Amino acid sequence: MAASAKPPTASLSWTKLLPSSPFATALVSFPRRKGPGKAVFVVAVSSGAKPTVLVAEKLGEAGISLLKEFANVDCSYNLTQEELCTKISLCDALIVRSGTKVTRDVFEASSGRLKVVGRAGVGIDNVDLAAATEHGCLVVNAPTANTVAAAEHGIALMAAMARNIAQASEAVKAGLSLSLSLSLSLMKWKWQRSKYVGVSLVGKTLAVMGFGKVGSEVARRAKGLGMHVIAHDPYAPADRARAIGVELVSFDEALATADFISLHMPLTATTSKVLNDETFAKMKKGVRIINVARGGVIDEEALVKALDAGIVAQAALDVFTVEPPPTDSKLVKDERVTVTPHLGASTMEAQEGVAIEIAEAVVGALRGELAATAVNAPMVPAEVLTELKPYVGLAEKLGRLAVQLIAGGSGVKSVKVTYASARAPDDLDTRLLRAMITKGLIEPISSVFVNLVNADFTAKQRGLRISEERILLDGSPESPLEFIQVQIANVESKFASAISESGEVKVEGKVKDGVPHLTKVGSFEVDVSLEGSLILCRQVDQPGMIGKVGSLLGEENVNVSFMSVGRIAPRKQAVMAIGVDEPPSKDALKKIGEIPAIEEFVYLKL
Ligand SMILES: NC(=O)C1=CN([C@@H]2O[C@H](COP(=O)(O)OP(=O)(O)OC[C@H]3O[C@@H](n4cnc5c(N)ncnc54)[C@H](O)[C@@H]3O)[C@@H](O)[C@H]2O)C=CC1
Ligand SMILES: O=C(O)C(=O)COP(=O)(O)O
Repeated sequence: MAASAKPPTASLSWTKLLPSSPFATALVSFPRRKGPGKAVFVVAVSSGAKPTVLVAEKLGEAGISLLKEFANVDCSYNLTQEELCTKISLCDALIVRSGTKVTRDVFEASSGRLKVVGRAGVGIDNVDLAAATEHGCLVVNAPTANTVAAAEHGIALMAAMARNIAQASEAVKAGLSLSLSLSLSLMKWKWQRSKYVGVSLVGKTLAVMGFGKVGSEVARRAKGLGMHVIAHDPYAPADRARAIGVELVSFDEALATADFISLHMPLTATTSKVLNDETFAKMKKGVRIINVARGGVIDEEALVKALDAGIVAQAALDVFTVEPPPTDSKLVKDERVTVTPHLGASTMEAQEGVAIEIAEAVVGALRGELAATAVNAPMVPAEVLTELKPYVGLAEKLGRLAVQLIAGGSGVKSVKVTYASARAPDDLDTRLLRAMITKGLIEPISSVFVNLVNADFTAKQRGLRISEERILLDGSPESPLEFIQVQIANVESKFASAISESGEVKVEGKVKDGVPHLTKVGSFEVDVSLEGSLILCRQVDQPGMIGKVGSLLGEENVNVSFMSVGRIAPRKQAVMAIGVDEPPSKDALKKIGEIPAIEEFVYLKL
């Protein structure tokens, strides 16, 4: 974190992958900061202006301090939805726990400024991920720091429920206060030793539903208590379960055999109300339920019925469909139900860990790194990213060039990208390149910001089909790519020479000495570095053309950075590609067009 507050020693922009914001004036890339799992990305940061992070729920001090090194931190708790929507338009990042609903309205109200939502915990069911993705907003979570706390809470609830700890404690305390208020010793009425006889855990079967991080820690601890542990998780590898002596079973088998059922799956469309009238009916009579996952995985009305029917003997719940639950909640009132107010992650240690984990992820994202805990964007490891960096620039520029070559009204629908590489296909991650080509294709013709988070969504929304193809080259796979080709089918071009023999607008480029170059336009070979802007001219190949165009641009004070001519055959047609540092005036472009041998030309912004 040391360098975070200082203006970064940045190399100049090679791209931007997160949306711009009002404070963004320069684009910079940063060197890799941390070990595996952290990737160097790029984000817009101005020299001087600090981003603003809204912390909407209580976060550990260590996390706040980390955030303050890099950003202005606004800790505003208990905001109403309206207040959150009002504040968010002034914030670049938002940090929440489970108590804040980050709805579509929040993303809309941010008007594109919000770049990252940090969930200081695991469950992201309170964040509208689809809306975040559509708005190009990265969502990160802190998936590991509270695992043990949640598992310990699950075990604590199970033991407390089995031995009626909460109920007995409440009764003894009630006896005490009644005695005090009546000045009588009523303690013996509340010293109900026989009422609170519990059940033992040893030898009982515990079904862990959801054998992920928390579930497997619960299983490990339950085995230590002498329980027989089974688990149900359609996606968990059997060998991981076997390694801790847990048998993976079907959902129905878990229900039918368990004495205790502990829920540890995320709340999703498939897990919503997974315990319901029908599934309670399949359980062993007298089963005990523990829920430290999400309230929504249980149909709470069905649980009340199952308690009344004697199917469920007891339940211990940390989470509820609505939090806090309504005051008339039958479930909460039921003596057989032990409740805690969503305390699973609430240990000093876990909160400290979660706060640091999320602060690092949010700062990292704001600085341009993509955190390992990104929930709605592909994770590209740092090594891959470093290697792909020049190709990322090439990809975006080829997309920009291709779309600018299209004649107005053509409508881009189908784009084919070809990657030529000596690398085996599974050794070349093209998600980043595809996202950047999409960015290049869309940004010049719309007001939408495209980044790694929303590229695929934006393409789909615009009906843009991007297909990818690999050409496997012979030779040493030293560099990841030999060339990238972008072809747009079924369009007309404002520069006819950009149409290939097969009828598509085609541009091709490669990276030379770390710099992206355009190497082909239509069927013409060229070689021009993709910096500044570009003029493409088709002319009759004859002596003096380079000089004519060059001196014309010189007279207009336009600096030529690169020039290259590709021709079909001597004295036939040729395409001249001219890189220019400054945009030429309309007049200069008109004069180029008036040179008699020039048949067509186009000016393209990179
Ligand atoms: N009460 C609290 O304060 C806390 C609650 N949690 C909640 O605990 C849950 C689990 O967290 P982690 O273990 O960290 O997540 P995880 O992602 O490591 O594990 C979830 C597991 O559920 C499995 N799963 C998904 N669908 C399933 C289904 N239909 N049936 C059975 N298993 C299914 C997944 O394959 C995965 O193995 C989350 O909902 C999280 O929000 C986590 C921490 C604290
Ligand atoms: O991490 C989770 O999924 C939790 O449920 C913890 O929630 P909290 O951060 O304590 O509101």
